[in-house]
Amino acid sequence: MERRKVLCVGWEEHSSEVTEHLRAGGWEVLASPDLATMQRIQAQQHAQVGVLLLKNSPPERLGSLEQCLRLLRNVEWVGVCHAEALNSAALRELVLSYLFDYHTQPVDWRILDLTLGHAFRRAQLRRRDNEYLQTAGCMGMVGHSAAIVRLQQQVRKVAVTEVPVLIGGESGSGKELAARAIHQCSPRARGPFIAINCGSIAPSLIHSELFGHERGSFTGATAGRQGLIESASGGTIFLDEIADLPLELQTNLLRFLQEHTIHRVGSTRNLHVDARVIAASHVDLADAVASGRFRDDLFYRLNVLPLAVPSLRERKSDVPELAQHFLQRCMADKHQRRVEGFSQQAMTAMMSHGWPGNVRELCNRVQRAIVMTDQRLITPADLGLAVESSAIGIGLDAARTTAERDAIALTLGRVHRNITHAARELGISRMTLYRLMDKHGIALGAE
Ligand SMILES: Nc1ncnc2c1ncn2[C@@H]1O[C@H](COP(=O)(O)OP(=O)(O)OP(=O)(O)O)[C@@H](O)[C@H]1O
Repeated sequence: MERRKVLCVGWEEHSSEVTEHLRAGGWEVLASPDLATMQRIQAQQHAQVGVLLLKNSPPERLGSLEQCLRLLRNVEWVGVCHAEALNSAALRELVLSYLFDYHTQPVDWRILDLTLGHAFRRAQLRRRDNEYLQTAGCMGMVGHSAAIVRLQQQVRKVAVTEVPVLIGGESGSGKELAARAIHQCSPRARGPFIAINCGSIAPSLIHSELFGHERGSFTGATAGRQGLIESASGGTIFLDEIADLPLELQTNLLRFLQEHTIHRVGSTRNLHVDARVIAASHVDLADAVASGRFRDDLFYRLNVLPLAVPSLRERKSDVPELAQHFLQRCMADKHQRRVEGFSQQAMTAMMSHGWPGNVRELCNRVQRAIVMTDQRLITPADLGLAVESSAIGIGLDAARTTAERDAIALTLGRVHRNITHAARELGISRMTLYRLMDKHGIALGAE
């Protein structure tokens, strides 16, 4: 069984009382007189919960405490303070933003024990969630839908071969990510991965960009330069939007695929280059061949191993996991903790949205929501999505879940977040209420 560890911070004067009580309750107590020591201890000990003695301190001390709490995001904190300390708006803000719960002095040890038990379970749940998200992000490709699992399997299979891969899929669906995953899983993983968007380079430059040039080969070519294909030697070159490659360069690329040699612009010398080619297109290349915009022999050469990245519409079940993934990634980048998750309405809105911009659109909307929201749970409005006006069409299970979550959230709001009163109103035990709050991602502090 996992050892229950608790950090005790700021309790110098009452240290023996607290530590003895917690030890008697089976906790391994890690007492720390100051914030710096606390961080050092936590780096080695990984306590799940913490008991923090809060005082109405000057703003700079509260500032460093806040910084510390941001860094120790995986600890569930329970604060203890005198009731009058909560007259300070700054302290209230800190409690609401960073603590799992708080108690006023004198401490009722029985209630504190219960809260610490809940906080411990929540920390365990959070860690399981993190571990799940990490394994889910197999090769960086988050998702467990049948479509993405199939793609992950295909990626592993094609990675061990040397033949070209052609990746199809809508814009923003993850074609470049799939190409990177193939590279990372391949024996070339230690070599370079060079990505180039054929549609974004001026036609006059693309030849020398891809194949390089010799000194004096055109006006301004004052020195010889390696092209991108050459610089991918030992690794992989990813040619995105391959349909935009001009016809004459398609011929050069075909030669490279057949003979593994290139000519720099202004040179007739054959250069051997060992780079694997992965190409991608959001338009159907077979159509481009039919309309004469793409060489058929190059198409067949590239199309040996075709992979299709599914649109997000076709794998809606991945939306919650992807949204959570982007939320965690942004929160880690910004070292903040205020946003705890998505409201049920936000989840429902995301599940019914059509995602024309695919995963890129989802990522952008989550980033926007983190900036826009002033609540702990992101709402549909934060995401720029419409609220679902009714439960029609979402299925009975989802409707039940939504109703359960809304009832809990509304009741907690009505009784000013008092767990005992909320449980009584809802007709369930306090334990069941905590369990349901965990299930729905409702934090005690969230409005
Ligand atoms: N399964 C996934 N898991 C995590 N992130 C993803 C996933 N799929 C796509 N993304 C992210 O979505 C964004 C868009 O993905 P990517 O650039 O690979 O799409 P694309 O199909 O190559 O787009 P385009 O056709 O416009 O070049 C990137 O930030 C990528 O990391």
